[in-house]
Amino acid sequence: MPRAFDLCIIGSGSGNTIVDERFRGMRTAIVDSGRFGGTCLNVGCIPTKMYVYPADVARAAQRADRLGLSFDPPRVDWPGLRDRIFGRVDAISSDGERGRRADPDVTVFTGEARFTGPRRLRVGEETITAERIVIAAGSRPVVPDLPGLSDVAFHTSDTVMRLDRLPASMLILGGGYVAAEFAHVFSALGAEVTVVNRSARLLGHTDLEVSQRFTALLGERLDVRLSSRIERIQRIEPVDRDRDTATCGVLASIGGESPGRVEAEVVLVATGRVPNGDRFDLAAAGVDVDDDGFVVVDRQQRTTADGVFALGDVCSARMLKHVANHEARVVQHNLLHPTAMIESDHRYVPQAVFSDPQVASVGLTEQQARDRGTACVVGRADYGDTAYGWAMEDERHFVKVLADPDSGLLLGAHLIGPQASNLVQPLVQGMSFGIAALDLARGQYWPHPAMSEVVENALLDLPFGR
Ligand SMILES: Cc1cc2nc3c(=O)[nH]c(=O)nc-3n(C[C@H](O)[C@H](O)[C@H](O)COP(=O)(O)OP(=O)(O)OC[C@H]3O[C@@H](n4cnc5c(N)ncnc54)[C@H](O)[C@@H]3O)c2cc1C
Ligand SMILES: NC(=O)c1ccc[n+]([C@@H]2O[C@H](COP(=O)([O-])OP(=O)(O)OC[C@H]3O[C@@H](n4cnc5c(N)ncnc54)[C@H](O)[C@@H]3O)[C@@H](O)[C@H]2O)c1
Repeated sequence: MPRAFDLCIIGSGSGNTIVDERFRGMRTAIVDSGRFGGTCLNVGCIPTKMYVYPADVARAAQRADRLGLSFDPPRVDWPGLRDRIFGRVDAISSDGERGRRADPDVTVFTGEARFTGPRRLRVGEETITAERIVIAAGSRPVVPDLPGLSDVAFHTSDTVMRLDRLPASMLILGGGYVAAEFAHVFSALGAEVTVVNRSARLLGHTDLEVSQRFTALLGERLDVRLSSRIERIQRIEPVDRDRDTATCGVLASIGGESPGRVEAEVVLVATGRVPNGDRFDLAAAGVDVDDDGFVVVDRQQRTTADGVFALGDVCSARMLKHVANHEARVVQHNLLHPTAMIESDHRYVPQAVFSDPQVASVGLTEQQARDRGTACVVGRADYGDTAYGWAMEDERHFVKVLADPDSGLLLGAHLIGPQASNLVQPLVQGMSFGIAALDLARGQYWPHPAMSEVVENALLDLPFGR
C-alpha cells in the first residue's frame, strides 16, 4: 500500500530548509540516503572552512618574519582539531534529524529514493506517492579511471577530513576548488603536498590573470605539476609501519609536462563533481536531464514533470551553497504560492575559493567579455598600494574590475588576496543594484585605512574615475 504525502523532498541538504511553520498541516516526506543535512554541513563548506581557519592562522605565523616576528612551527593536534570540528558538525546533523523526526507533519525516510512512475517513488520496501516533489539530491565527487587508482585506498573530500592522523605527505589530483582549499589546509598544517593537474593552470575557471597568479603563488611553496597526468599509481608500504593502513602509502608515476615519480602517504582525488540525477530513474518520472546530467529546470525551478521541482547541485552547473539556498527559497515560495510563482535570479553569483591566497569573483572574466564581443574597460589596484596593504607588507595580491565603457556599470570583478571573499561583496552589491562603478566608488565613504580601500582604488582606476 503506497504512503501518500502532500509533499516529498529528496535530499536533506538545502531541501531540508524548505519546510517551516508555513507548511504546518502539510503531510511531508523527507528522504535521504546519506547523513542528514547534506554536503555543506557534513562534508563541504562548513567542515572545510573549520579546517581553513586554523590553516590560515598557521600560515600567518609562517609568514610573519617579514613583519619582524617569528614563531616556532605550529604543533598540530590533529585528533583534537578533527574532533572539535566533527563534534560540532555531527551534533548539528543528529539534532536536525531528531527535530524533523519529532515533527508530527514530517516523516523522515532513510534510504535511496528511486522513481517508479510520475510522482511515485520507492525507498527500500516502501512506496511513496506525493502531490508535489522536490528533487534536492546534490552531487558527488568524480573519480577518474586511472591505472591502479582503484587498488589504493584513495580519499575524496567526503573522507579526507576524517583521517586518523595528519599525513606527512599528500598527493592531490585536480586543480579546482577542492584541490586549492585542501592543498592550503594540509600544507599549512605541515604535510608535504604535491598537486597534479590535467590543465595548464590552477583554478582554471577564474580570470586568466588571477588564475596565473594563484598558480605561481601555490607553486612557490608546493610541488605543483601542471598539464600532467597520472600514468600509474600503486600501493607501497607506508613510510611509518605503525601508521594505520587507512592512510596507505602510494607511488605515482606522472606523465605530461612535469613527469616524475612521487611518493605520498595519502591520495586525495579532487577532479570535479557530478550531479546525482543519474541515481534515481528520473525517466520513469518524466523528469529530463541535460547532456551533462543536470536536471532540467525553468526559472521557477520546475522540472519537465508536473508538480516536480528541483534545486541545488542536482540541477545547477554552479555547484555552490548560496545558489542552492537561493533556489530553495524560490521553490519554497512557489510551493506556498502556486498561482504567484517567482523566478530564480542567477545574474550575479559570486564565488570564493578559501585557499591561500583567497580568490573571489563575480560576473564576466575579461576573456569571456572578449569572446562575447562585449566592450569593457578594466580597473586594477594592488593591495600593496593601500595603507592596509603596506601594513601587511603585501606585494602579490590585487583587485580587478571590468565595466561597460558606455554605461559605466560593472561587468565583473576578480580578486586575489586576503579577505577576497568579503571584499567582493560591495562589487556584487553594485552589480545587483545597477550602481555605476564611479557612483559605487564616490557615492559612499570607504573607511580609512581599511582593506576595502583596494576595492575603491580599483573602481577609481576605471577610466571614468580618472
Ligand atoms: C569539500 C567541499 C567544500 C565546499 N565548500 C563550499 C563553499 O565554501 N561555499 C559554497 O558555496 N559551496 C561549497 N561547496 C558546495 C556546496 O556544498 C554544495 O553546492 C551544496 O551543499 C549543495 O547543496 P544541495 O542541497 O544541492 O545538495 P546536498 O547538500 O548534497 O544534499 C543532497 C542530499 O541528497 C541525498 N541524496 C542523493 N541522492 C539521493 C537519493 N537517490 N535518495 C535519497 N537521497 C539522496 C544526499 O545524501 C544528500 O544528503 C563545497 C562542496 C564540497 C564538496
Ligand atoms: N569554496 C567553494 O565555494 C567550494 C569549495 C569546494 C568545492 N566547491 C564546489 O564543488 C565543485 C567541485 O570541486 P572540484 O575542485 O572537485 O572540481 P572543479 O571542477 O572545480 O575542478 C576539477 C579540477 O580537476 C582537474 N582534473 C580533472 N580530471 C583530472 C585528472 N584525471 N587528473 C588531474 N586533474 C584532473 C581539472 O582540470 C580541474 O582543475 C566546485 O566546482 C564547486 O562548485 C566549492
